[in-house]
Amino acid sequence: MIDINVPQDTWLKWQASIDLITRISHCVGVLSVVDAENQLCAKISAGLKDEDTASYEAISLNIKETSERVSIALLWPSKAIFGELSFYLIEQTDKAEGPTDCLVQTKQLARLTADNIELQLAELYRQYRCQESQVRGRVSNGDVIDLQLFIDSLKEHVWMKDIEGRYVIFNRSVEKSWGKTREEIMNKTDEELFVADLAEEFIQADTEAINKGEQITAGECEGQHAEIDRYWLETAKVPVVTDDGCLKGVIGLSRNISQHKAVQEQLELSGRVFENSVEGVMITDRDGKIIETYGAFSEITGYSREEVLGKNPSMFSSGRHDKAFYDDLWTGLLHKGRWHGEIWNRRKNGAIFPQLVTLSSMLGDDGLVRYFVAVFTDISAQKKNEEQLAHLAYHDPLTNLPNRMTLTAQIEQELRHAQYQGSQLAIVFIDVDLFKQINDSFGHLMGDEILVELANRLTAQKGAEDTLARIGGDEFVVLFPGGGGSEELTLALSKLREAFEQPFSVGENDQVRLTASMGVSVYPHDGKDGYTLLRNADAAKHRAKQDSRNSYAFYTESLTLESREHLKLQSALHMALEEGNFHLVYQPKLNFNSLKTVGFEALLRWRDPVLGDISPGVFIPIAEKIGLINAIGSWVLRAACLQGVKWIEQGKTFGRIAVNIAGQQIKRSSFVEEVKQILNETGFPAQSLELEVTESFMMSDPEVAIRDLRVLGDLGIELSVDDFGTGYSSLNYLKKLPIHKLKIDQSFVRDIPSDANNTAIAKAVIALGHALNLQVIAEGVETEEQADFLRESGCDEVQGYLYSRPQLPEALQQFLY
Ligand SMILES: Nc1nc2c(ncn2[C@@H]2O[C@H](COP(=O)(O)O[C@H]3[C@@H](O)[C@H](n4cnc5c(=O)[nH]c(N)nc54)O[C@@H]3COP(=O)(O)O)[C@@H](O)[C@H]2O)c(=O)[nH]1
Repeated sequence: MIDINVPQDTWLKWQASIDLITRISHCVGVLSVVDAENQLCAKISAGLKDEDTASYEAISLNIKETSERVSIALLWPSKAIFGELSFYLIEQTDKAEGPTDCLVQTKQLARLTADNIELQLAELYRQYRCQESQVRGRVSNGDVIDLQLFIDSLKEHVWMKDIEGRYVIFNRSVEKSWGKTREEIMNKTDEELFVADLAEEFIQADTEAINKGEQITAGECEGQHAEIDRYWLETAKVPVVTDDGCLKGVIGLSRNISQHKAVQEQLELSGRVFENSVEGVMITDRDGKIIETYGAFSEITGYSREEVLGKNPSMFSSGRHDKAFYDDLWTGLLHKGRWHGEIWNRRKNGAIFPQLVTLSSMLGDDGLVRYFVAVFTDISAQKKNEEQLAHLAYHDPLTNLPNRMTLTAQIEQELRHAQYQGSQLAIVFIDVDLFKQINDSFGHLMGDEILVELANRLTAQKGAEDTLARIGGDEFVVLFPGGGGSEELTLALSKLREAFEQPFSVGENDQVRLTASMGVSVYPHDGKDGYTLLRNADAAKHRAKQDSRNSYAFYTESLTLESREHLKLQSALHMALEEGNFHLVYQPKLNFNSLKTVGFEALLRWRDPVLGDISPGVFIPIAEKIGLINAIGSWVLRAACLQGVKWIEQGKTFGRIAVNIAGQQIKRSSFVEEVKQILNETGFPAQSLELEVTESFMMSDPEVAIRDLRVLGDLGIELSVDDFGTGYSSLNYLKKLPIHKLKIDQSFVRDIPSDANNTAIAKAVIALGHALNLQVIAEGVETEEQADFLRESGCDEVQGYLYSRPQLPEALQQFLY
């Protein structure tokens, strides 16, 4: 496009001419010019009814469907296109001339106008060139350099064709490249020099440059050279126009772009390789902005190329890696130019997945980073396979339990812990009795099903910290970290044996009952390493099998006996409630000064028909462990209330009856309701009840204690802190607790007044209680000396053998009024 301004008055003149024609010929006239994008757009229009839409497209679209059209191209003198003059005939029914006459007339007028416009364009062009040469000046004759010499010095191909398309000027490079002599090229046209297709291509490009009136870049073409196989040329073509606007020909300048082309081809090749790659490829600029993606990028990430261009790769971050990980990555990338490793990233759908990534930095000629290239593969499937393989390596495929290898590693780890902690650890070897018969009778498939069911049952019976492994056909091992006490182990063993209580289904209709023999070894007594402990547990199991099946044995014989005693106790305790083997005794609590009865503590007694009397100090902790304490505690509370009601009915005054409440009981959310219910059912007044709650429970969860005890206190029940001084009380919580009494633990009373520590503690408890506005009672008082000291120290109440042992109600008449 020639960039010469058409003055306003010239436009007006043209407008007037076009207006005139539209009136004479009853047509619409449009003068369109070529804009910067080489598109025609309307500059002048006339004869339109509605001129609002004065764009070329709007006008021509509106009228060309129905109109005859006259169009003449308007050219600059150099033959570059200036625009187009068009007239669209409007049908006139009342006119004498037919449409053909009108068209002829319009054509003549249009031609005249177009010639006139082109004359003015030529003048404008001349003026422009004149001005331009004035401004730029010209090389003086004396400075003229031989043109041929000048162009021969260039490596590029330089040539000029005249207006007929003949080569009139060209340099040596052209001759060399075309493999022709000067004479062979001079004054020849493209048709004469090249094959038809190529010549046609060259001529078309010339025409384009002429029409545009400016330099164009003609398409690349493959050159020929005697010494070089193949090379690429890019030709710039520019029309040569004299000052008065006459076209003199076309100049061409071809440069070798083989190197550029090679790079481009390389890039295209890489692109195609990347594109078809099963790996994802992402290229960012040095600021981390994504500039290209290739290959399986979208398949892997779920994002399309367009969605990520311009974004930062942090958009894929899974949040699984910490700062140190990325620091390491960047250090590798910036210092070594490469980082290779696994990264967890996030897909578009939010799922995170592992990638194996190679990151490389690409440097520019200046040695600075220009791009970062990430080539990655999705290794989710590989990871899953690895995990499955690892799982298979460490687990029994049938039951999915840890296998021997995992068990051994686990034992070693727990042993280190036990050594460090100075704690015990137990291993229980379980062997299903007569399992071979199951396989022989029902087949191995059924045998497998039973083993899976057994594995599930054993898993349900073991603790969360314990490890259950299957180490052979019908052999299982349980590792109890921290376990080792015979009592604890007995409990654990009886839980494991519960797994065998229910029969196992065999097929749809049959059932079998299984038993197992178990052997126990305990660290450190029965072995210091995993191998020895396992071997000794196995040996113990063999002994259990020999004794009788469905039995267990400890590697250390005495532990077996001890454990069996525990087991007996546990079994008997289970029966005690049902068989009515519990009863309560009551120990009076007296006012220290007046020695009048202020209440009685209800204390549980268990008399087993076979085992005899068993102390609550022994069976209460077992009841807590085997979960019987709640049922027993409810029984005690109900029995004490019933006794109180009996005394009330007998008209006896007894103060309050105090009942011991175990931590586990009160921790249940239903405890408060249960107390209310028992009071309701028995008719025992809340004001006559006292609950003794241990200090350790109150401080284990003081918030809950405050909440629950407040409800009980509000009912009128008195609350005392039992065993005070044995735990760690927070004074902050103590003052918030709705308690009435502190009970000095008998361990502090025992050596009073000889033991300076105990006397100090007793005194401190009394002072603390009084400071908190609480009553203080001393228990376990056996001697006058103890009584005197405590009384003198200000203790409010007393309880102990000195006054009365815990006794049956009938024996307590002297303490009832
Ligand atoms: N949760 C429940 N715990 C209960 C219940 N009944 C008893 N217990 C707790 O069992 C522990 C042992 O109790 P026990 O053998 O009954 O001993 C109590 C008294 O007999 C004993 N005592 C009383 N006076 C003296 C004495 O002068 N000397 C002496 N050596 N012992 C004496 O002290 C025990 C009272 O304990 P305490 O509860 O701390 O007041 C014991 O911890 C009971 O709490 C029950 O029903 N539920």
